[in-house]
Amino acid sequence: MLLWVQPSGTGVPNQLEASYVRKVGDKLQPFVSILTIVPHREESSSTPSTEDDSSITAKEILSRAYPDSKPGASILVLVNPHGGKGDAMKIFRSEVEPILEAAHCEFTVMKTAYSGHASDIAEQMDIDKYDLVLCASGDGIPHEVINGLYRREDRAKAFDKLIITETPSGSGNAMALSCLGTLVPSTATLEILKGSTVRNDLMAVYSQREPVKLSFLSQTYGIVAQADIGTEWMRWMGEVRFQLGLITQLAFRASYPCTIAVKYIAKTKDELSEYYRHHVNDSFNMGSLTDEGFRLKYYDQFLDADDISDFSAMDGWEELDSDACENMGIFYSGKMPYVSKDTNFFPAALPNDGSIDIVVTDSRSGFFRTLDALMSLDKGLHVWNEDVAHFKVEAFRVIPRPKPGKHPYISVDGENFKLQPFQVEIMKGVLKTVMQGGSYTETGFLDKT
Ligand SMILES: Nc1ncnc2c1ncn2[C@@H]1O[C@H](COP(=O)(O)OP(=O)(O)OP(=O)(O)O)[C@@H](O)[C@H]1O
Repeated sequence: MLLWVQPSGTGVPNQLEASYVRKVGDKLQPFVSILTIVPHREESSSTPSTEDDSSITAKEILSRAYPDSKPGASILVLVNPHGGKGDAMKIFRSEVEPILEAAHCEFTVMKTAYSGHASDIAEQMDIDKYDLVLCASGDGIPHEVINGLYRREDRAKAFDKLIITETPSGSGNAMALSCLGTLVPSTATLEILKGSTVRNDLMAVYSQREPVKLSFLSQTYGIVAQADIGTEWMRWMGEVRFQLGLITQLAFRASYPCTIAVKYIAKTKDELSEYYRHHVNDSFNMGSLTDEGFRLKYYDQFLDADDISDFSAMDGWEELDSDACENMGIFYSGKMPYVSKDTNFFPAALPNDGSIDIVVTDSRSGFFRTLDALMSLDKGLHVWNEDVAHFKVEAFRVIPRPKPGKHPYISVDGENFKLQPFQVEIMKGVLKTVMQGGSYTETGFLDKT
């Protein structure tokens, strides 16, 4: 795949220097070749004969090599040196940087020095200088960048200008998996340079006590949050810690009582498949973002509510069954389909349809039935299991009612969120990112509908 082409600089008019990537093992590596353009007799008048003609030919080839993006993009690279196993910088230097160089991108590399640094950088960065922010990290750094941009006075301009992407180098790389379809950093880099720019919805998460936080991936309360954040101390185990945490929770029939109300977009599984079929090929108008794009519809109602459990004044909202909420096992809401490797948790997710997907399980279903549903997470078939509820909403509120002495976790994009009632609503098409083929990685949801 071609990355760059230019006159060879040898003074020979028909020579071009081309950089391209080729697969070596399971990674992509850049190479350089000198091409000589041999004129066809009938085309000889249009074949370059001077250095200037060669430049025009090179430009023409480049525009065809980048049909959906800008060649030689200007990039701010943020590397989290602590990401994953602590080798994010090594991965960047060996797999990502050589491709950016070969593609003649202009890039500045910054290492994050503390938790929250990427937010500070995004809040203060010169947005005119860059086309793209590349997070050489896990999902934590894009989460911070998005929240840093949101803190800016000129947030609409910043989100309108900058593309936010991830080359997978952390322990959770849902953005790369869902948007670029790969966990190989070099392949992700190529997709970032060549893929289509797509506007993705974000979610605004807030409580009565804390300011708005933006989330691009998920919010979870109950078994999944416990299995993720509650097992941080078992990090040495690697990925197994999450599975072990999940199985332990299921075996003990852990339940997380709460009250939940939602503003439905698709309530039943039939409605959801119909909705998906209808919207899967929708195109999104990439018109300029304005401050209106960040307006929150349900924020004031929540902030001003005397009784947050009273939904009667909330037009079109419905409370979920109170028995099911009393026995809730998993509450998981998300925007992107793949939350981790082989975990196609939200197979009906769409990038910019203005909906949040929700999956809920009931702890009364029993260990084997829930485990059976979770065994098919890789193919996204769990959502069809009769013990699993699956629906789409525009907004929702969760009021945790923890059992005495218990302090369960809430996780937002994989990060701990203080235990408290919270509300989430969609922010349509606010995040500019890159997707392979212009849409999320295939989930197979249509195969079943
Ligand atoms: N220099 C630093 N020291 C400590 N923490 C940092 C530093 N730089 C970034 N961080 C924090 O690390 C968090 C996780 O980053 P990232 O997603 O890149 O890695 P990860 O391995 O996928 O992480 P995790 O699984 O712990 O969420 C970020 O949310 C950020 O707050």
